[in-house]
Amino acid sequence: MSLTIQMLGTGSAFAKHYYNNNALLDSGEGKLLIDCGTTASLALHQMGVPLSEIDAILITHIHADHVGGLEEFGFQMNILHRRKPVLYIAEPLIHPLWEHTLKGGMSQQGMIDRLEDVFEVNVLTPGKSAVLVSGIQVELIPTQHIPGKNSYSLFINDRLFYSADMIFDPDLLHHLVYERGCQSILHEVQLQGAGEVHTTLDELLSLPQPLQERIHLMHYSDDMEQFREKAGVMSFLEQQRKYPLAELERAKQ
Ligand SMILES: Nc1ccn([C@@H]2O[C@@H]3COP(=O)(O)O[C@H]3[C@H]2O)c(=O)n1
Ligand SMILES: [Zn+2]
Ligand SMILES: [Zn+2]
Repeated sequence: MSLTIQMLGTGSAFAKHYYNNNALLDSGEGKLLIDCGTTASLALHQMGVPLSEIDAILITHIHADHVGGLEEFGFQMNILHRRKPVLYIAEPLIHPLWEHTLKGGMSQQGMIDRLEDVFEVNVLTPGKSAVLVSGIQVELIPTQHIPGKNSYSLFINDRLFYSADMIFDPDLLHHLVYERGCQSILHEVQLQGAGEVHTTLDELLSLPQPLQERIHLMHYSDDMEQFREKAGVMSFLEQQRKYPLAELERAKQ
């Protein structure tokens, strides 16, 4: 079975109409959750996917719309299912995730003192591809988001680029498509204003047409419908719709 991608949500951090921009990848042999924001468990519930069916979680960076649901996920799995969820994470994110995000809610004297006490932590090395669940191979690519904050975009199965929150990086997109065989790009977008920590629609519209044809937009604000025409050949991903990878790749033809 081929890979499918289903966004739990496609919203920006402040969106109310759309859930947090998190994704469920399903190879048919295993399920990988990309980011676990504040709205993740509600979205999964609506999608009919029990937390216990998820084989592993991968975190791109530390913002609530990407990690705010980890406390509930961790507690539910440890308390209700008696096992630690598998967590893939770049080493520089471990300390801030525990010390600055999860420790306040999850620590328990003598029982839970570290991230490893509630999650099965697997460290990923940027630039090195690894099979995270059967049929899903991921390479972390460091990309710029907030000064001083590590953030990692993803190159999946050597053909799909999944942007973390990131500022515009046209050279990376060009490199992935023309030198690494990238077929489709799921890219975050900021529809209005200056892209100080995100990539704007105007910036993506400055890319050559063959690159734009590969792009599917996500992480957008509630006024997305007003921008369909402006986005041209770039399409907006729909939250909770299941996309076979082949369908995302067909869009460019
Ligand atoms: N320097 C910053 C920091 C944060 N933000 C907003 O806060 C959100 C945090 O989650 P996000 O999805 O990265 O989007 C960020 C910006 O909307 C921002 O606009 N500028
Ligand atoms: Zn975000
Ligand atoms: Zn962010």
